[in-house]
Amino acid sequence: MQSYEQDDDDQYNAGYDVGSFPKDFGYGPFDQDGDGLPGPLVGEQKPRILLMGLRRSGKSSIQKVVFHKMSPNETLFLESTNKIIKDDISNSSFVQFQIWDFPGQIDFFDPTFDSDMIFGGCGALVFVIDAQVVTKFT
Ligand SMILES: Nc1nc2c(ncn2[C@@H]2O[C@H](COP(=O)(O)OP(=O)(O)OP(=O)(O)O)[C@@H](O)[C@H]2O)c(=O)[nH]1
Repeated sequence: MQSYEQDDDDQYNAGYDVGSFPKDFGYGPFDQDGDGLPGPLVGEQKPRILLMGLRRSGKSSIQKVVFHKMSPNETLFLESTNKIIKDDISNSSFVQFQIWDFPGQIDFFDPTFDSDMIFGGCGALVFVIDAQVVTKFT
């Protein structure tokens, strides 16, 4: 069985600035990339749930398993998120919201971090912690 404790730093793209928050992380206005599906809430802001946490803490895994029926074993092969992934959940006309899956290495104190944009329309924030990696929080 593959170990979850390996150092994943080498999986990031060369030239990637850890701690920076460039605009191409993708935190522009709603549905700027047309990822929203047509529905009753078109033209309105859908409730937004933010998935945040340290690198490799399991944010994308949670999203894939809970909302896309991915097998937990398959999450072993998920690559690190390097920009905000916006996912429209439209299970019915009544259950519609967006999940924003953040890269784990965001520097919230970076001057380019647009907190108004990120948190302004936030309905809930889920901060994911890998309970097996306690040393990162000490
Ligand atoms: N031990 C353990 N490993 C998990 C769990 N959930 C996910 N993983 C593994 O942890 C690794 C990282 O998972 P991701 O979901 O990509 O983590 P992430 O927080 O989205 O990572 P970044 O995109 O780098 O911020 C994957 O290999 C997963 O298989 C869990 O509950 N326990």
